[in-house]
Amino acid sequence: MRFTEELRREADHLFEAIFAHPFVRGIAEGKLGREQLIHYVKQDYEYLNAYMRVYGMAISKCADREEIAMFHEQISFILHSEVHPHRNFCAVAGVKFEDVQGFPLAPSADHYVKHMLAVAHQGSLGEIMAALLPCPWTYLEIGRRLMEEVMPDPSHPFGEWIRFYGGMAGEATELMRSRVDAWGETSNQAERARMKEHFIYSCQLEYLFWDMAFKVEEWPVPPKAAVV
Ligand SMILES: Cc1ncc(C[n+]2csc(CCO)c2C)c(N)n1
Repeated sequence: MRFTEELRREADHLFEAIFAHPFVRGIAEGKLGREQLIHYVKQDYEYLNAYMRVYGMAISKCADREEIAMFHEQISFILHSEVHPHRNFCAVAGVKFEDVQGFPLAPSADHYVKHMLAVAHQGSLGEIMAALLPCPWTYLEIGRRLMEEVMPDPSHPFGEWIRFYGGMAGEATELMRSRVDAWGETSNQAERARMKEHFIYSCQLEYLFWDMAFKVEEWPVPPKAAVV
């Protein structure tokens, strides 16, 4: 069995919980509140900035140009393509994409970002890729499921979001999967155990990210006292 197949099986309950999450169901049913959509984009914009930084840290650990090229292409994908699903949410919410950028991270989004940065700082290239993999993989499976469930209704408000992740994220997932498989094959048991731990933790944080957006989660006490 492929190492990533083993990871996917171990995380199956987390994938299922994500598919059933009310925010994901809200995308399927075309029913999400304006505040929820705006909060998601605000948080995801900053999350993707951190994700690209982690790719940069991964590049510093690459052994050859082929590996560097993979991360370079992924950074380019985030910069130039992953703006489309964000623009879809903004259009439905009636806000400009430019107006939802530069906001501070909510607790759960910050937790996810700090997890990726900690693994990037301390871990091997294989550990970093294992921590990053749930991100394209969960979105790909969400997209594929929603393509089957609600497409091809051309009037669906989140059609662009669904088509984007149901199709485009496939390549990124397979590329990263094959790298994680190869790394797992040449690693010892302790390294594979660390990779599994990071993968599962990122799956838990993917769930938490949806939950943060659905609940419009904020810090219970803001960093600065309100001026009266
Ligand atoms: C919280 C969160 N998780 C996953 C994605 C999806 N995603 C992020 S980067 C990328 C491409 C990987 O190189 C994909 C598919 C997201 N937008 N936000």
